[in-house]
Amino acid sequence: MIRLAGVGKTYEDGTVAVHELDLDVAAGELVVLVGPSGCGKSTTLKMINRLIEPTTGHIFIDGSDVTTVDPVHLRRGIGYVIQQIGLFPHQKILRNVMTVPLLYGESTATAKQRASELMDLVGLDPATYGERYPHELSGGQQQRVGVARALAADPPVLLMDEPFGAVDPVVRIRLQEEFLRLQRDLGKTVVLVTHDIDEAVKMGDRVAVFATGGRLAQFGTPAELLAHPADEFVEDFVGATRGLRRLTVTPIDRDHLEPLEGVTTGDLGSAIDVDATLEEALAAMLRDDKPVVGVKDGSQFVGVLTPAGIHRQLRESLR
Ligand SMILES: Nc1ncnc2c1ncn2[C@@H]1O[C@H](COP(=O)(O)OP(=O)(O)OP(=O)(O)O)[C@@H](O)[C@H]1O
Repeated sequence: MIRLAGVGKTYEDGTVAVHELDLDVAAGELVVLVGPSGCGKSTTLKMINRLIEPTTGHIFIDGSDVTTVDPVHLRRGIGYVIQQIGLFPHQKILRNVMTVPLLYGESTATAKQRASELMDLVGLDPATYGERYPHELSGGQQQRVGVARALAADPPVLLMDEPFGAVDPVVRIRLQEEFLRLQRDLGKTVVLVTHDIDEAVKMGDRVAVFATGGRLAQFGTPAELLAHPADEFVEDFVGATRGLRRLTVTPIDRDHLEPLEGVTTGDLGSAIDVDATLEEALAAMLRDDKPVVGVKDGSQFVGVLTPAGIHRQLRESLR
């Protein structure tokens, strides 16, 4: 869907922001670009919609080289969400979201209808919030409006630059979850920039870790990254707590569960689904204060997990 081939950007003052980058993003995939400040993430994102022109290489969307496409036409197929949202302060919220459909020549009635649907989609009741001005909304609500507006033209591609950066950690987690739910239905091809490795691991189907100087240090699934960091830089960046983070991305292995026989009812807490992660298994044990958690496939018990079993499965996932 999106392919970067040998893409580089050297600014006029000689700063190498991005160094010969090869990256591919499949249709419907959410790829996260993560790395320390100044490593070229935003530059990479802006090269995809040609807000910045690369100095080397080529970028293809659906097989066509973006440099051969009229930039205005190109950006119509690409939603863009930024941290500073960029809502028009003197326009009411509904009107802000209507801007895009109106721009594409929709009638006022159709644009209004579409904007209301989009507000509903991102969890804002248009009757309540549509007639407010941006400053009358919380940061998290404004960010949702930003997402609604980016989706207004129904673009197949969505670029998101620190989309949840400006809100407090609790709202941030809620927005991340809401967006993942939305993405499950919409299946957009998304490239998301963050400097937060937890956000990357949580959101990304695959994660590209950038190092200073615009070098791609590793590109893989969150589980691959956490289990097998490509080098010391990635290892440091994913951090000392990567064992804990791995719990969140490692699914239960049903072939390595322990049998239910011999477990006393008093030891057994609530059961979790076999599709859950090891983190959810551990969380259930802590919540119920029980040494064993039952694992179910539908209504059928398929085995149990103990802390030792979780440890074993985590080690197994490293192979
Ligand atoms: N217009 C410019 N002229 C010269 N250098 C620039 C320009 N824009 C960005 N840079 C430099 O290019 C490098 C990459 O910047 P970029 O904004 O892509 O990084 P980033 O990874 O998105 O950083 P952050 O997480 O801090 O936003 C930085 O060293 C930055 O100072």
